[in-house]
Amino acid sequence: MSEWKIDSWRTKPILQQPEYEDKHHLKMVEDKLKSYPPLVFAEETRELYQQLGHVAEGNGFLLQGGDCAESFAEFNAPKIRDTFKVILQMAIVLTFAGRCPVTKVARMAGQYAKPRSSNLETINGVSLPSYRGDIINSFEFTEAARKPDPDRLLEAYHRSASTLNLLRAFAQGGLADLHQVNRWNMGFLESNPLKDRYQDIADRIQDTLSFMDVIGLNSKNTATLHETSLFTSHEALLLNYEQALTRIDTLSGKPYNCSAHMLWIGERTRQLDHAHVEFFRGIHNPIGVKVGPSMQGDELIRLIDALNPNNEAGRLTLITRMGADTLEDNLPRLLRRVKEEGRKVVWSSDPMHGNTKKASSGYKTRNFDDILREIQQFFAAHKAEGTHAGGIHLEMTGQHVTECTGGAYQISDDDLAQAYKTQCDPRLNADQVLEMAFLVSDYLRKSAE
Ligand SMILES: O=C[C@H](O)[C@H](O)COP(=O)(O)O
Ligand SMILES: C=C(OP(=O)(O)O)C(=O)O
Ligand SMILES: [Mn+2]
Repeated sequence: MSEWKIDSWRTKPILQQPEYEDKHHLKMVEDKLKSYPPLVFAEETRELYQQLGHVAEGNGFLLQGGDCAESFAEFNAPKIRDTFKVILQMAIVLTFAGRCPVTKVARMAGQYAKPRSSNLETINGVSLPSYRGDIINSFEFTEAARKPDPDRLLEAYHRSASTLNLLRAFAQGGLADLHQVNRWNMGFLESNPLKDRYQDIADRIQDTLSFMDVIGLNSKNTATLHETSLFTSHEALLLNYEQALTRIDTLSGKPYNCSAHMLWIGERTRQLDHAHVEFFRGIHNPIGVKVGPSMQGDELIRLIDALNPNNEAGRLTLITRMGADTLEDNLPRLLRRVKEEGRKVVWSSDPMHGNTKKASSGYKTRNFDDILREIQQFFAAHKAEGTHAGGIHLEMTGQHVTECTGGAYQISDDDLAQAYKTQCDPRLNADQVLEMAFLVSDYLRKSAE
């Protein structure tokens, strides 16, 4: 294999990239980004690496989630807080009811670039370049808005920095204190049919904390009760942005991508001889790769070996997105092969991207039951093959959106118009996430039996 350099990806074929008109402007932006401070530190990514290493060995569960595409328009504190809270709530349910340590990774603070199935979007006979995420162009359906603008790379950097700043404050400044578990009940929970079940867990945690307090273990002397670790992640689609934020860590002397703790390669850009695999093989963060139903066993082993040549647990998460109808035909054969070849990976389920449909009302949607069915089959396949169902990867939000159908409130195709806010894929709303958490915690507990 040829020598890796920070820009060796530029010699390879690359898909899903914007075509900027003004290359000189783009170069100036890249140079500016190179001079900016990193967003995360290498040491933090090593902590995540270690946690994922435990997950790969069967001891723990990865919860990864957030928007399909973060948006500049919806960039505000309540939105960040509510997504943070919903991730925390889900983690509490999984930890407590599933009896399993949970590693939390948000699709936040940088999830701005989108691969698309079509280069063009057509509305009422007018065709324009597709929206590719706020780091590239704007959602508005006009020719000017859809033009890729290099300055958006800088804008995305600054918004990622502010988001991360608030997430760090929430995680360490007391909002995540377990004693607050009752206060994480957001308004919407009042009418949620699962409120009592969540309340029961919250009460049992409070009881445990009171007991611990009596014996001298409290948030003043036990940091894990007061703070939490929340890591960030995004699809590293725009390699010029990712290159500019990749730095040599002074402790280890190795390159780390400091735009997020964990980065993943999407289903559309994971070709072995292409630019994304080339770039990823040289960075030392924990990384993920999406694995869809067309993946073949030999191809997967070659991909694993390119990305994790030393077979280190925690380095590589395979995020399977098979679709509930085809999972049974495709996942077991891959689990078997990877196990036979002794490769150490975290297996995580993305039950969203293989279950996207067009609703009768015209919206792009996903049904709660399909999502759940994929998760259920994911657990069943792992049980049958003797491998560890290591995580889930969800598109979700803390807001009251109506983007996915079904769930306890039985959102129908006709209800989607009420609050359909996503700029790309449909997300589970806060109620649907909580419901999902209880159902998944049952599978998790059973998978350990
Ligand atoms: O988030 C993933 C992809 O960007 C998204 O599913 C693509 O959607 P499209 O098929 O509407 O382009
Ligand atoms: C683009 C995404 O998924 P995939 O690459 O699996 O289609 C995504 O996670 O938003
Ligand atoms: Mn998506």
